[in-house]
Amino acid sequence: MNEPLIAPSILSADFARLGEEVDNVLAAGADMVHFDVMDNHYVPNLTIGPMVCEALRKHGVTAPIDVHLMVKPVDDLIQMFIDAGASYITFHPEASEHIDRSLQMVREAGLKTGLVFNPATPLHYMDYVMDKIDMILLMSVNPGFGGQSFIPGTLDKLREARRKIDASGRNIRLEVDGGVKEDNIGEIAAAGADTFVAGSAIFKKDDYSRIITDMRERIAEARSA
Ligand SMILES: O=C(CO)[C@@H](O)[C@H](O)COP(=O)(O)O
Ligand SMILES: [Fe+2]
Repeated sequence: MNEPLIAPSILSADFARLGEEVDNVLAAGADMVHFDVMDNHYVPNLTIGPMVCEALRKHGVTAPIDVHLMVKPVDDLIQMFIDAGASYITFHPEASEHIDRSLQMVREAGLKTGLVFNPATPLHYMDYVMDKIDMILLMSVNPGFGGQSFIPGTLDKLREARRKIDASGRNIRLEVDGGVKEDNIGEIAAAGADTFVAGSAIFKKDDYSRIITDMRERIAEARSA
């Protein structure tokens, strides 16, 4: 099993102080920055684009930036985020006309790839591209907004995705995104996730270090049970 990674979603950060917020959450022990890109077309919300990613790099952020594209189509923005300093680029397979080509664009630029599955999107989209995927991201809410409740059926889907990854024999991360809190992160880890996105659960707290440490302890307890 891969070491667990905690990826705070900056969607819930204070955008007026974004650089400082990212510095603080990384100093508090976060492993990478989850960067939600919404286009008001694929999802009913509008957020941030490649200029903000580039600005974070210029600000001095060296941690991995995990760009979650909730946009359609995807290829133009993939290229822009490659140029802007992203580390991971994940996209929703139904938003790409040519999934294999979109994955190759990311890989050929030396970045890590990922496919994102909405709660009702079947996992078979991954079947013929396992060799081109570094991460599978399961949405545990419908995409578009932070602060929603975790959809419990995601736990079974995580177990199914974990079986597929293990059966492939490849080192593919399994990330979960939406409604991840300190009181459910243990069962999410037990279901097979190794990469945990949390937005409101971290940024709505005053003490980022305490919540991240608490999450890590609960993941460790679930893994040793
Ligand atoms: O991609 C998304 C929402 O579409 C997420 O990354 C959210 O930003 C997670 O926020 P919380 O549910 O943890 O508050
Ligand atoms: Fe996200």
